[in-house]
Amino acid sequence: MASITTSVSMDLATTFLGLAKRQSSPLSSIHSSLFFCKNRPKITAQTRKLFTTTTSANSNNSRIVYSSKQRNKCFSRRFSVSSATTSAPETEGSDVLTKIPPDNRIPATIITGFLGSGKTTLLNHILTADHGKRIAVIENEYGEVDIDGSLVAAKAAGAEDIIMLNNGCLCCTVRGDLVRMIGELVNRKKGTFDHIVIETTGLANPAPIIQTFYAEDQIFNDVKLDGVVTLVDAKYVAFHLDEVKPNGVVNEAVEQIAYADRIIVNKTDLVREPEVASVVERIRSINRMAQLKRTQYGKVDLDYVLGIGGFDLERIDSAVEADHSEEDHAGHGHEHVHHHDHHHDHHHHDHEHDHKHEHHDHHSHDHTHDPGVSSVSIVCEGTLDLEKANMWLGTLLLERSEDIYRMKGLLSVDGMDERFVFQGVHDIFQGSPDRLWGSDEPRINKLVFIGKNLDAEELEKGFKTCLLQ
Ligand SMILES: Nc1nc2c(ncn2[C@@H]2O[C@H](COP(=O)(O)OP(=O)(O)OP(=O)(O)O)[C@@H](O)[C@H]2O)c(=O)[nH]1
Repeated sequence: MASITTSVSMDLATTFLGLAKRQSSPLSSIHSSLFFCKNRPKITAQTRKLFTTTTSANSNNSRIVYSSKQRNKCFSRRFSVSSATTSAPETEGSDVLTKIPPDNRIPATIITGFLGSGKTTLLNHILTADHGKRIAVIENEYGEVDIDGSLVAAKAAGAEDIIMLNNGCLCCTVRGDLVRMIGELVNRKKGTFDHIVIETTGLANPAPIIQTFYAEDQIFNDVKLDGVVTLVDAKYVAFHLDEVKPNGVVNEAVEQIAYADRIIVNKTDLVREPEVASVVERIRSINRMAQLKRTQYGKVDLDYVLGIGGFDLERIDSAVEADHSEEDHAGHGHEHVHHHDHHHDHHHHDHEHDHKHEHHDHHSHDHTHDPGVSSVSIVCEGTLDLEKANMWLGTLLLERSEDIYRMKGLLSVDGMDERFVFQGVHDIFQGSPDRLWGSDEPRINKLVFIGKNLDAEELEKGFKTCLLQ
């Protein structure tokens, strides 16, 4: 039995490293600068869009109406009914669109999605595409070690305006940091970028992040939330949606889908069509309003993710609320697909939205992440014995791949002049040689594991046995 395990493990690990050698990482082939792109197009005011319905919303759907001068008034409206016709001033016989001052605030896009769903891949696609926008990036990594920072194209290209938030999750501990960073971007660099893209951690509940854009004067006056883009891993999303959470703990995968303006069902190459169809149906049972596209490696038209034109908080609140109430009613883990009628059952009663306001605030301050999910970082100097590392990783993944949601690392491998970069999502890996180690650069290994019931000591001990003595 032991020998079978060993050989399978070796195969697995060899596949991993073999893959790494055969195909260079898409990330490593990206060279262009993310922050400044040429041919900047004129940014047109988005105000008009505040008065149009999205393609998936019906004509009764309410919109948030605001302008920078109306900030307080409009903020208080976010949980009340404000349909285009009733909320706009002096509607009779006039073109209401001309009455609203242009909204010149900087648009911000939140990219979210469960661990490993392809957020960084999409980000790199955005940053390297020819859209003419100059984009500032705020990247939030769950864990103490900055791996994504090493992977994002711009960093490699020497751009300096990727801001890392590594000391916690945006939706919990570092919301203040987000506010401060956006403030700094706006104050110090205004005019040097046209769009902000924020990549959340894979475990973020987007609700409080979204709320920040409305609740913080400092942000609201200068920055508008353009939209929430949620990446969905076609292969694993069902698994995460089904996860039973302890009482009071949100299922982030559900939340991320519920809060999306745009959903990207990514990694369709890893599943067959009927599975994709079932994933789409499942997503639709949570959020029937977001536009949805299927793709691979985050390849979507940039118009689909940038310039969405406003975030409809009221719509999203309803989607989540409907989902929660259904769970409460039906119990967790009970397989069911209901089609919530999100289009029609909300936004028509002020008192209902007041209630949602309470729910939302409470939710954002008191929620906890699933206590069983944690992040383990390993940082240590040394050089890996390739064979031992293969064996260790192979065995680990054979035994624990279901629990290990994400794994990322920068390794120093014996006989390799380059840094070896790898990523894993459950049992799927990707790795490749990265840039050369500097001549006097310390060869430091960095690994982050995110998953369930991780034993930090055991992982570290296992990893260290792979180092050359
Ligand atoms: N097969 C396949 N792999 C993909 C696709 N999109 C992304 N990947 C790979 O999946 C892995 C994870 O992608 P990332 O973009 O880092 O995912 P992420 O959501 O940023 O991950 P976290 O930051 O850990 O939450 C990488 O190895 C990607 O190259 C896809 O469409 N198909």
